[in-house]
Amino acid sequence: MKPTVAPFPSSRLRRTRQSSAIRALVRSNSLSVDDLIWPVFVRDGKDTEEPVPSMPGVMRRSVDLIAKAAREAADLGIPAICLFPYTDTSLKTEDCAEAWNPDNLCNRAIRAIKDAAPEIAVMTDVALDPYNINGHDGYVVDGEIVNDATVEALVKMALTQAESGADIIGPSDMMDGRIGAIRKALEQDGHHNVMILSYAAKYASSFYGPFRDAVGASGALSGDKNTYQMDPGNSDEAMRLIERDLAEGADMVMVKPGMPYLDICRRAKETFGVPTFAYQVSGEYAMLQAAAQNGWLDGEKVMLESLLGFKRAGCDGILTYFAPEAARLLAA
Ligand SMILES: NCC(=O)CCC(=O)O
Repeated sequence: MKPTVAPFPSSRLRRTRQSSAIRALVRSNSLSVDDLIWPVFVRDGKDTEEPVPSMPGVMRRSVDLIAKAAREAADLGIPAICLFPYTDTSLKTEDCAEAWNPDNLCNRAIRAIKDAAPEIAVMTDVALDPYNINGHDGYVVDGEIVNDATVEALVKMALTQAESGADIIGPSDMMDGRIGAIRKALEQDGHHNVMILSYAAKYASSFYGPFRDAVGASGALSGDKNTYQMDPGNSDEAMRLIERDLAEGADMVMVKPGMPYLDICRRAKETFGVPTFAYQVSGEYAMLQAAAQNGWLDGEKVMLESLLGFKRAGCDGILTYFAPEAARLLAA
């Protein structure tokens, strides 16, 4: 619909910008705590937390402290928390068996959160990289990331997460056919209500660097992820991937990274009209924090403005390391 604009001075578009009250009244998009998913890093030990140097303000926490953090997040009204394990190098193998160990860090954290904060939704990550000696999201055979054998491993991983109590499974691996395989296995095992939030349009991005430090995958990774993650130049391909994942049984879809890919968020929402999320990834977080720490940007203001941008682009929610800080500011 094309808005009608009367000729000046009948029309003065500044009229609706004249006061805070009127601006609030006519604002089309807003950010609320309901829009936030908080990604957190889990490590071993007890009552232990350590900062991630390239992500100021972000911690790796032991399972007991993750449960405490989840309780605090729930009290702030944050609807979901997403777990990423920092796996000890001694547990990384070529067969990635730790990924489906019912007692691995992630599965223990799910159970601890469910005890401490049953009302918060727990989302998990499905990809082999935290457990893979090669640092890749899939099995590496003769230098190639093999698809179908990886999907079988991902299914085992997703099932142990669902059995541990995960509400939302987040396959981030970008293998072909994994959504259908995971959905079928979840149905067969009676996990009818477990949701899949597919990382459908995940780009091979250089904005993931600090995350790889946070989960201890930077040193392990040999080569790059360009044969499975998307080429940053592509947009139509993102629509094909989203359509394919929805057809295979995804309940919600994600675009990742966020800020450099807002065009994809908008296209995804307009094309499919399904719950659409963006991941404001570690590099986006790090650059805003670095500029704020240098006094070059107002940290709180750019954080809220960047998150509102996702809403304007059509997203229903955002995975962001800023979640608790944003929730506190929104409540103030
Ligand atoms: N599968 C999860 C990620 O790759 C996160 C990336 C980031 O925050 O940089």
